[in-house]
Amino acid sequence: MSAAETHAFQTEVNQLLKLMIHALYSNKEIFLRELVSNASDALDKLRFQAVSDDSLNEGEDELAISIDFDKSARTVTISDNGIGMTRDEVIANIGTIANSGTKKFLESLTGDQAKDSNLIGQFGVGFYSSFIVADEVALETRKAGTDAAEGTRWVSKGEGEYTLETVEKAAKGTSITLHLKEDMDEFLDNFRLKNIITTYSDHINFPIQMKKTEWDEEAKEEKVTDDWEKVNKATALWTQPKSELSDEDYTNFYQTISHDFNEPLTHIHNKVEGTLEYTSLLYIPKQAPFDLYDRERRYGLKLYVKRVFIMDDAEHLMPTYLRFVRGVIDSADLPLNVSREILQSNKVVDKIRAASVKRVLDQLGKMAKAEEQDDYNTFWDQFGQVMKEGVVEDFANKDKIAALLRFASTQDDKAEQRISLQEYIDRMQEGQEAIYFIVADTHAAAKGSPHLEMFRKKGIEVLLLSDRIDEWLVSHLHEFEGKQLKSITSADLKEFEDEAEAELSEEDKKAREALTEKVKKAIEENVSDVKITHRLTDSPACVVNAEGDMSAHMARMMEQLGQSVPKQKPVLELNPDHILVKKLDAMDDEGKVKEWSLFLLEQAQLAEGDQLEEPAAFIKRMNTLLAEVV
Ligand SMILES: Nc1ncnc2c1ncn2[C@@H]1O[C@H](COP(=O)(O)OP(=O)(O)OP(=O)(O)O)[C@@H](O)[C@H]1O
Repeated sequence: MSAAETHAFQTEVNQLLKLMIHALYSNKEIFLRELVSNASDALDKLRFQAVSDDSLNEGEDELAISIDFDKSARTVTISDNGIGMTRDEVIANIGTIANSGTKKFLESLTGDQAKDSNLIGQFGVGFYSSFIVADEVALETRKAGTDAAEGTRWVSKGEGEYTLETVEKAAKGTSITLHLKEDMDEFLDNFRLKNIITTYSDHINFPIQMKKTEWDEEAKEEKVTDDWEKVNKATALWTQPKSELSDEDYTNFYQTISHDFNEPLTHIHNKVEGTLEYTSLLYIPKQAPFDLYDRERRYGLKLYVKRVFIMDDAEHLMPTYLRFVRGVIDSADLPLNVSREILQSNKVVDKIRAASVKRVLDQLGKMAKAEEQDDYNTFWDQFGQVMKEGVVEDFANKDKIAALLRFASTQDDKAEQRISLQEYIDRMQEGQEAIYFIVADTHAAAKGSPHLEMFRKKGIEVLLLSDRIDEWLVSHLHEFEGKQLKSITSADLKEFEDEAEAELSEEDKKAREALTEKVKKAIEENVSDVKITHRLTDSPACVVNAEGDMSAHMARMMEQLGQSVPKQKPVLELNPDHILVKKLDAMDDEGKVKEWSLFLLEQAQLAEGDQLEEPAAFIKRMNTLLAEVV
């Protein structure tokens, strides 16, 4: 045994501990679920590694988790005979936050108790949850396959520091002793602890054992004996027939594997037999995790082979856009020593993956068609943006995913995305060939765009797109059910041009040509063309991107990402019926024509959400103009 060394916690750990103790107080029994889940992971790891190196078992056959308590010492102890940790691993895993996801989590905290409690619910709190109920925690561990003298003892009161010492530990694995806080006596009770286990950890794949109790006639109370008994079902939940599982069973299992406090939105449980043999239990969460957009996030599916845990986060089993799906896949066809490399190019894995994706999409399709839309709306609000990635990422399922998309639209002008492409098509006007949309930085900018004026007047519905990913989406989704998707800000809206043109006399056409020529000459340097518009009814002018140019919205996004975008000159479209344009038409003075034209161009750019190069010059022009009318 060596002298104890004192180490300081990372600042973030202190922060996390404080927050957790307050935020999770009302849910304090989850500490047991978290510690049992860690113990089960440690047993899984040992079983997996022992497949290729039997000596790691150290002669023990049964892998189990034990839970014990001592009323007089006021402690609860959770032990496992799993993989254990070396001293360095203890330092790396307990007391530091190595995981970048955790750091992001801490950064995303707002300081608002209510909001943060909600956030912490989506985040695996793991080992630190011990400090909700304990004012001192002692962890003893020894890595499987190492010498009995190489055990490590870690002790902390959860207040800034912990001590470490090398100890003798005969049994491999980890044992965690919680010294309960004053008001936590409820956990010094056999019945209470058993109850928590059956609630949260019944289907953990390993036996959880506790000491039997016996009625003591003399003392007139239950006495704890020295015999152990198994208190959980210890059957992998996914191997049970659906008919024997309740919604509660499914929910508890979900909470155990996902560390999510919420119920899942839905689950999909399938046993496949035939050329391939596997079981999949997939869950769609109700709430997006805080790190949904973090490329380094860890969660995903757990891969088992014949009930032996192989690996977490099996990203090969789900495409990136379905990264929010949680659950288990248990295959009978993969070798036990399967590695990530093998998974990458394995036919069995490819087939399981394709079938699992289909199941998730079909289930979403069912939810989307259900009479009650609440579940699908919840899903869409949480995961709609990542589903849009699927249109680009998963070519084989593009049409299926497109059918699941939901958009805001001029139908009701609301920001909620509730309109499907099919619904849009069903409502299309007679003779309407395309699905019209506009992309803008915000919903308000989309809804208020002058480009919508003509569409609103004609009663043609337009989809209002304002998610960051939308520009990318529509550059990959060109049609749905044979209908082209068309931006109303693109130069090419010939169908309306012809209609408007046909109504004009030759004289009118000539007069319009003269006007556009005049303006074009005046502001040649700023525009690529000037046209008479058929899009506007109330505004004097709008800008559209020249054919072949990227949209102004896309250009802005790329600039924000630090990419250099070649300067694009827009096409200026004028509304000849507007009073300001009429005035411009009547003007002869070249300097004045230039000022008015620039003014119209700049206000059209502002309406698009563009930044002006010279805002001060714009204000000056506007003031000159105002001075003329007052
Ligand atoms: N009983 C145990 N046996 C072996 N290692 C353990 C045990 N408990 C914890 N660990 C190690 O400590 C690490 C940190 O545990 P902690 O519970 O804080 O987070 P986690 O389990 O990784 O995350 P989460 O709980 O969110 O899944 C684990 O990843 C594991 O490596």
